[in-house]
Amino acid sequence: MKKTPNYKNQVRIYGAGGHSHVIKEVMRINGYEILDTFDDKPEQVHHASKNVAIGARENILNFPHEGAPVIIAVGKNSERAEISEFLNCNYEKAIHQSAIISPTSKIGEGTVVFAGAIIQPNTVIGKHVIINTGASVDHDNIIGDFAHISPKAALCGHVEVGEGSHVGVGCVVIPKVKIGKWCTIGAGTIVLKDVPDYATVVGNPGKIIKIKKHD
Ligand SMILES: CC(=O)SCCNC(=O)CCNC(=O)[C@H](O)C(C)(C)COP(=O)(O)OP(=O)(O)OC[C@H]1O[C@@H](n2cnc3c(N)ncnc32)[C@H](O)[C@@H]1OP(=O)(O)O
Repeated sequence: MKKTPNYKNQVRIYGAGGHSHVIKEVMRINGYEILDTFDDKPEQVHHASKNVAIGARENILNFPHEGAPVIIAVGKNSERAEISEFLNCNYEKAIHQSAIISPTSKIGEGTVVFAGAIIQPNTVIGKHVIINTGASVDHDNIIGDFAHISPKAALCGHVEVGEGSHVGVGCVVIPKVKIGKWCTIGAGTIVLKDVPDYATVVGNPGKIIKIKKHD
């Protein structure tokens, strides 16, 4: 679907939890008007969210797929992936003005990069990824779609993170390590070796505690 020029600097936010408030703040700083906020799960809506409309999950035919671009503002990686399957919208990115992003890096549609994050040269970041507050993603990284690099995580050069994987707050990943898809790397983990798909790794040095497909 082609983006129409009518929606310049306008965005819609899909998700009304705490994560969506961070995204909205980035977009407002960047001069965007938030036209609508949607959520499928009223019980999870943040107390500060106002005027939240019902999402597309139970309302697929009536949902306004066409219109201003959308950011899927849901923290759970598997839910962002699922929502992107049933939405037929254009997507916007949210890049905080304090993020330092190499001009030779690439960032996919729907991805958000929060305050103080750093993305170094020749790194490729997929679609609907979260590069959270103060995360450091160094040169020649490949970050898969729907991944989440949490606050203050540090990925060295030539690191790969597979689709849907979550690298927890404050993790360290040494150079050339490959983390598979839909992995969970616990808070503060030091990753010294490659991680297979669907693994949960915790500790220093990081050890696998389970291998399980996400729900
Ligand atoms: C802005 C934001 O908020 S962004 C959000 C970022 N969020 C995060 O970084 C959270 C990351 N989550 C974690 O670290 C969690 O502890 C998880 C996901 C690893 C827990 O995974 P689970 O499979 O549920 O593990 P569970 O809680 O059952 O713990 C299993 C064992 O691992 C240990 N463990 C769990 N997490 C960690 C960790 N981060 N480091 C070391 N050990 C850990 C537990 O103590 C437990 O040990 P035991 O068997 O000796 O008692």
